[in-house]
Amino acid sequence: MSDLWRRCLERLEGELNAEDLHTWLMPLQARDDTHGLKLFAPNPYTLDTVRERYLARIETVISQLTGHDLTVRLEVGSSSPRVSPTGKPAAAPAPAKVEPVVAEAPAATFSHNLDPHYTFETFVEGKSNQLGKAAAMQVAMNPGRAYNPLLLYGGTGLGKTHLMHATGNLMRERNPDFKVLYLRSEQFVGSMIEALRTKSMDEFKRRFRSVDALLIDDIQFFAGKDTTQEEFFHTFNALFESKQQIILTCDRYPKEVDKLEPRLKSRLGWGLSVAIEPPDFETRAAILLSKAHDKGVAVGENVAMLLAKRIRSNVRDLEGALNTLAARANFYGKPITIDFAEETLRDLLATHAQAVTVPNIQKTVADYYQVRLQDLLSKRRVRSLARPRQIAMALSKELTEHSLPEIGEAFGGRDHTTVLHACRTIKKFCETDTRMRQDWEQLIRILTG
Ligand SMILES: Nc1ncnc2c1ncn2[C@@H]1O[C@H](COP(=O)(O)OP(=O)(O)OP(=O)(O)O)[C@@H](O)[C@H]1O
Repeated sequence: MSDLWRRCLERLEGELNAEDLHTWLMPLQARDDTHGLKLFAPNPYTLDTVRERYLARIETVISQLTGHDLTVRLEVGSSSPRVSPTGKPAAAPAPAKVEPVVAEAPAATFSHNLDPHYTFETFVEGKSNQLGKAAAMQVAMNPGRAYNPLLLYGGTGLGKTHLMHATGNLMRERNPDFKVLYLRSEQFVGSMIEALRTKSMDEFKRRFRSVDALLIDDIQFFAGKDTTQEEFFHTFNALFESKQQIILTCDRYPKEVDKLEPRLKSRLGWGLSVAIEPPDFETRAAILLSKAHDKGVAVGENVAMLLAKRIRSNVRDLEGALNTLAARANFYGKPITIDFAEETLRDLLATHAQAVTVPNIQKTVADYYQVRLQDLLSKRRVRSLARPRQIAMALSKELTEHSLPEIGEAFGGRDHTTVLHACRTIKKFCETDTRMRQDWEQLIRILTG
């Protein structure tokens, strides 16, 4: 094995989880060359993933280990280093100048991969995620029996992964022998490709079917990957039939994911699918306060409310803002006051505010419903225009600081009572009509994402 690569792997072992290391880095073969290190990936998919996710880190580690800025090059293939003693390519087989590494993927070991910080205790409940949390707890109490599969779906950064880990953690807390396997779907795909390459599909199947609960995150990633879907379908059936729990997340309702096989979509509907919606203002503020408390950061309610009001996109962004504030406050030794927060996050808050102007809302809604902007702002009352217009008005009230008369003015000089009526109508609709609620949430995501 290239000594350099071995030392690099040893270093990365301490940073990456075992699953990632085994899936992406162990299958690489390495060869030192005159310019640095050459890594050979078994297939283009592994190559892309390594390049995207790990290359920068590998380069840093290699520079630290050697004290030079060495280039790390990636290629698909294997390191059969037919090099002559001069280092030039040789026509005939010759002794390798640098011994190649042939890192066969080791037999996969069982690893829970659960993040111990993601628990139900650290999950803040609100209207947007109440149902998801209740279902997840039910599943943790009665794995394989309450809802199988449990599918949590919704936009990015809304807590699906958190809930999934919380479920796994609670299962393990109630029964430490319970085998819970958590994987992102790319890891499932990567493991499968690796198993195909090393002709160890039996081991792959055994591994996934021997768990008590299989948790797979972001299954929209399976779209268009037919072999993966086929394999996942069989894994699903095997687990389902023997009442092993399956928990999945998806960034949208799976029926809406293109290029997902119909039979798989139908299986996903056998259990319970729950939407995780973007949290409302109060929940956002409560999440912030809870995160601040967990991190030991002193943040007052007024600051939490400022961030919750201005950052609506998702919880991850909210948490990112809190982390920035905490780091700056720590660096300058200052308390986190409203002024400090406004000043520190000026650019970030401006970015979030930028998208949300009334003209932007009008254009986004017109595009979404495929109506012309001038028709949306006109006096025409046909239903195909009236409803989108009301939504655009209600969104303007929800997402901007403008008053009702100002919004009325921006919609072709309408009275403020018309805007008020629109807000009430849309609110009522959202409570009773799933389609309308989905449109509403989707538009908020587009505008604030
Ligand atoms: N209700 C909540 N209470 C506490 N923390 C939350 C809540 N919702 C989200 N978070 C936090 O927000 C961050 C992002 O959540 P998570 O990774 O679970 O999102 P996700 O929905 O899985 O997104 P993606 O689809 O992009 O993977 C995490 O740190 C999580 O702890």
